[in-house]
Formats: sequence, structure tokens, C-alpha cells
Amino acid sequence: MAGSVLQAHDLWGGYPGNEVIRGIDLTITAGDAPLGIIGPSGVGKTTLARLLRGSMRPTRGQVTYEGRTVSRLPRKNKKDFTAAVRFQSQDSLTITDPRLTVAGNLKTAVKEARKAGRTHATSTAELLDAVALPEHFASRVMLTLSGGERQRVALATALATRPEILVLDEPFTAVDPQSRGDMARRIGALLEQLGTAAVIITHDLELVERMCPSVHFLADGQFVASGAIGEVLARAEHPAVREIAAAAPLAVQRFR
Ligand SMILES: Nc1ncnc2c1ncn2[C@@H]1O[C@H](COP(=O)(O)OP(=O)(O)OP(=O)(O)O)[C@@H](O)[C@H]1O
Repeated sequence: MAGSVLQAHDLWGGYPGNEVIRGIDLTITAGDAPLGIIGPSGVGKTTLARLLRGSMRPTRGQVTYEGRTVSRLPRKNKKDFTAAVRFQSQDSLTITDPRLTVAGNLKTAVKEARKAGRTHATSTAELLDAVALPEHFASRVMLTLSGGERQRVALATALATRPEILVLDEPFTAVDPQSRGDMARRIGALLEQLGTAAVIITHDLELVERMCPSVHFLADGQFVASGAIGEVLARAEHPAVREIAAAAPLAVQRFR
């Protein structure tokens, strides 16, 4: 299934009286390096994720997967789509069964990937390491984990399914800021090993700076600046870019 492509073509969508997304074009291909989509709170990042996932219908334009319109996929193609393109939001925990242990949960996800023909040799220990959890967490029951620990296991579970494309909407909100950099590095390495393309949707410039060679800035319903993050920050033509840059001076400094 190598080479899956998810595309948005002049995508518009939102809520009654509030057209949040207004003309977005985007192409994500399996194997791509992580792409960051960054914008301030309330700008429409989650709405864009919903549109890409097909859980919300566009008012204009379309999202396609392998050339087919996502919101109208026949059942068989829909199954392929949900297996190959995985969406992980801050509150979706991708936990197959809360009574399972962490290892049981991860193994179920690996089996799911195998069934879909995406085998990989990533062990439970490697998956836990990618989200900076010690190996003894393997025997913990999902229900007993803290919010931050669950979010880490949810990420490890999403990785265990080895999707072609993984869309992460604010993936580290429940992870303490000190651990985010380390997790970003580890997850980045595993994404590369698995050949999974990732889209990181966030307001956190530091996270994008650590994980994504290229970025789109979302403002006014559109991508107002795109490219290598250092160059976009150096130009800082749009007020939204300047606003985000001002909130993360250390990240900006690293590009000087
Ligand atoms: N179900 C809904 N019905 C009506 N308006 C909504 C709904 N969900 C979101 N909105 C509005 O659409 C706009 C974009 O919301 P969205 O959640 O996509 O922003 P966001 O960039 O993800 O924000 P945050 O970073 O705070 O999570 C906001 O003004 C929000 O209030």
C-alpha cells in the first residue's frame, strides 16, 4: 500500500454562520517527513482535522484519499482509509479495551496492523521507549493510568498500527513540558523507522520546530505562510506568524 496520498483540494468548511476553513490545498504522501500545521487557539486546526478525516463534510472543495472523495468512500475503501490514515486527537485515546494491560493494548494494535498487511517488528519495549515510558508500564492496566500516561500509550498504540499517515491533533497536551522535547525526538525517530508520514497539528511552535522540517501556518481559514520553519519565521510576514513566534522566543532563537 506504499505511496498512499491524502489530499485537500480548495477545502472549505465549518459551522453554521462560521466558515472556519476557507480554501486549503494540502498533499500528504506516505513516507513524507513530518509536516507541521500551526495556528493560534480557535483558528480552526481541529476543524481541519475533522474535514481531513471525513467526519465533517466540506461546504466546498474536497478531501481525497487515493483519488477518491473521503466523505463518500464505499465501505471497503473506508476500511482501508481508516487503517492507513490514522487520526489521533488530544482526547481520543485509541484504547481498544480499558481493562487490558498496556502490553495487551499495544499487541492488539500490532495485530490489527498485520491483518491490514502492514507488518513490522517493533516490540512493546520500543513502542514504550518512543513515548518515554519505562518498560514496567507494559504490565499496567489501562484503567489505572494517569491522563498523561494514557496519552502516551495512546500515541504508542497509534504508532503500533503503523499507519501510512498519522495525523496528530495536539498530541502532547497532557504531557509535561519538560518531557515534550524528548518525546518529540523519540517519536520522530520511530516515525522514520516505520516509514509513517505524520501531520502534527498544534499551537506549539517548539513541538513543530523539533519534529517538522516544514510547516503551514493557519490563519483566517487559510495557510498564510508555508515552507521550512526557519525561513517562515525569518520572514514573519503575517501577524499570526509573528504572534506565534512571540510566544516561543527560545524556539525562534534556535533558528538565528
Ligand atoms: N461544534 C462546533 N459548533 C460551532 N462552532 C464550533 C464547533 N467546534 C468549533 N467551533 C468554532 O470554530 C472555530 C475553530 O475551532 P477549532 O476547534 O477548529 O479551533 P482550534 O484551532 O483547534 O482551537 P484550539 O487550539 O483552541 O483547540 C472556533 O471559533 C470554535 O469556537
